[in-house]
Amino acid sequence: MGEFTIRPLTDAEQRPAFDVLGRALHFTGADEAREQFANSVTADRRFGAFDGERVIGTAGSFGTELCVPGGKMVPAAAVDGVGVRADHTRRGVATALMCEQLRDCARRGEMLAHLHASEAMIYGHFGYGAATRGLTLRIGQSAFRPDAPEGGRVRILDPGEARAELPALYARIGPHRPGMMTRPEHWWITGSGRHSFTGHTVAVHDDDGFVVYRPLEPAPGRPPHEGAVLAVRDLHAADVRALAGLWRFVLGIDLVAEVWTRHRPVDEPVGAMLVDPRAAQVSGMSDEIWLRLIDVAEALSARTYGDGDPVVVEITDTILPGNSGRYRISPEGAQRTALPAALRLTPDVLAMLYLGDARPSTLAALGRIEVTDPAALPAADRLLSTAVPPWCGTSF
Ligand SMILES: CC(=O)SCCNC(=O)CCNC(=O)[C@H](O)C(C)(C)COP(=O)(O)OP(=O)(O)OC[C@H]1O[C@@H](n2cnc3c(N)ncnc32)[C@H](O)[C@@H]1OP(=O)(O)O
Repeated sequence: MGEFTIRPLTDAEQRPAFDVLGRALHFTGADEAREQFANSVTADRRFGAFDGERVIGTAGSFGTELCVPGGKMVPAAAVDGVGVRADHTRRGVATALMCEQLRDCARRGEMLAHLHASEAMIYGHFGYGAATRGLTLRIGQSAFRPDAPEGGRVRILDPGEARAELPALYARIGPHRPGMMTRPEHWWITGSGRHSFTGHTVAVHDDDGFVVYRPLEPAPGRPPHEGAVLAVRDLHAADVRALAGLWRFVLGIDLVAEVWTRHRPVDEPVGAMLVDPRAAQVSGMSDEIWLRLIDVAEALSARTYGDGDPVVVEITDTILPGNSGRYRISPEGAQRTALPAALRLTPDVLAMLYLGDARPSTLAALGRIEVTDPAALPAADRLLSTAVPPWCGTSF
């Protein structure tokens, strides 16, 4: 590890830290756009790495609650804005920042941390695992099937109305999948939500769903109304009727050739509502949120489990060593145990299993889990599986 120190940023150090972050993310922009970028970083608990007095790296987080299997909301840290100056990378700066941040979250009593990763090679080093996935869809022209739900009334809000109505609407829709999170007030004011209201159109369905979208830049030389492509950035619905109503609205807007969207749940049903299901092309599937269990004992006992014989798993956590140990998981819950382990895993693998995205037998076959009792694998598959695939659906 090089010569640097890690500590919380003072107010005066926020600006140089944002500059480090902006450069690390190759942000280009005029001063005004740079200011907007700085304000869009939601983190309110920001650490800096310092070479002397100079900021060379930064990482932040904000407090939220995450839905775990069974529906309980648990305290979690949403990690945001990690960046290291290019002349200081691969010297352990991010490692020191992320480890200090994890210890800080543990002191705050947070059970989980989660983030959106710029690259998939980074966060496994700190015990994060890809825990939800999302589809990228391109949806072209097709009528809706006659048996698809009709949906209700959709109305477009102006930015002021959107700011006033959406936070309560999102809260009312509520978390209905493992991985969904609460959006704190400042997410809507200064975070990704703010961008949603400027340059985007916001439409609500009755009082049970909303969509945020904007047109993409037209191809060079083409007028915007010819073959317009809309990008759906945020879409939440309380039930399938509201979901159908919102898709009917967006896909029915005049002059729109295609609708693009990323990070939809892996069981997004829009294609099944169309006369031509292939009009909804899955053009990609990627990791959505990366999860880290900060308090393994609390997190394992917060979620529910399926049927299956009890299984003892052993965790080895070098960054938060208090998590290391054996845990007995059964349909009734999970507790620490002195019984021998059937499966041994690292925190990143535990994170991939925790919300129900990956199956223990799949990861064991790939060599990611050490198996001392093969009979435990089918039981672990049943215990850890969830009725619906996990999904977060919030960018930060
Ligand atoms: C939640 C978010 O904010 S996502 C945004 C993340 N930020 C970015 O992508 C901005 C551009 N990148 C950066 O600023 C930096 O390269 C960071 C933050 C990704 C990594 O910072 P570094 O200080 O170089 O990381 P550090 O030296 O601690 O590396 C830790 C380990 O991760 C590996 N690693 C780090 N970044 C990468 C990467 N991009 N690709 C592959 N491996 C990586 C290192 O090789 C090292 O592995 P080792 O322990 O086996 O030696």
